[in-house]
Amino acid sequence: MMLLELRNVTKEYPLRARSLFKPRPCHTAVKQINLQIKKGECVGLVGESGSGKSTIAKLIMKMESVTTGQIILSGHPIHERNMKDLKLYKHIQLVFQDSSSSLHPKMKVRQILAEPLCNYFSLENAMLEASIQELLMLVKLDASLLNRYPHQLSGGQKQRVCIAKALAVKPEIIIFDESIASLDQHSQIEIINMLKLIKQKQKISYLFITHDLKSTQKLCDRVMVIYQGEIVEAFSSMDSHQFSHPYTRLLFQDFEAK
Ligand SMILES: Nc1ncnc2c1ncn2[C@@H]1O[C@H](COP(=O)(O)OP(=O)(O)OP(=O)(O)O)[C@@H](O)[C@H]1O
Repeated sequence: MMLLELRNVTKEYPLRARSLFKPRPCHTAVKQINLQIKKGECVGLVGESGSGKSTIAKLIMKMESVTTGQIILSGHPIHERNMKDLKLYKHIQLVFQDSSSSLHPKMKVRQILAEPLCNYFSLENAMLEASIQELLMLVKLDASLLNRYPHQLSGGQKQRVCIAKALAVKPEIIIFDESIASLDQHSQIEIINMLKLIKQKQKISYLFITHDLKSTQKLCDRVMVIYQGEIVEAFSSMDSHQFSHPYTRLLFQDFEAK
């Protein structure tokens, strides 16, 4: 059974009506999306700005409702009423690009990591501390940072805290929405290597959303290309001969030039 499956998912956003007497116009952000993720698999979703990548992340996290189609997690449609958000977030976590807005400015790193551990697992103090230490090790952060506030961390450190916070829940899938795009190239490579190790150790699945084909190369088992709201290509090796869509060829030219 697939871990996560999007079946013919379409999202239309209603636009402001121009006239009371005409039907309300819509903007189709994503159209007939089919996407599958297996346990332990990393799928890359690559596309330009406005192509619909974040909409897909929001639909999977139930931050938006689907217009048509279904999103199925381990056989259960997630947009049904009996799928509570807390239950969904136990299985799927989202790491955003903007780490500053995802970390509470008045909470120290220790509290930030303790919060999901306490919400999802009833841990005694010693176990809580051991779990925090384990998370720090996974994301390669020094324990001395536990007493710092987010504004006292670098961009890369903040992003590692966000990843640790997502891992704390022990989810089956993490969605990374342009999570490393704002970091310098060295930090990006470090985090990608780290994510690769975590994936091997924990058999976790990733949906790695990016506008940059290069960052998918090291991490992803499969890459899907989204263009103007539609998946136009899917491949598992960077063989330019197999690319059929002009946008993928353009992406690849850019990738080779770097
Ligand atoms: N709430 C909304 N109302 C109307 N249109 C929206 C809304 N959210 C997104 N859109 C539109 O849907 C399309 C897809 O947006 P989306 O944010 O998914 O793109 P993206 O690929 O993630 O872009 P970026 O890489 O710039 O974040 C865009 O044309 C956007 O303007």
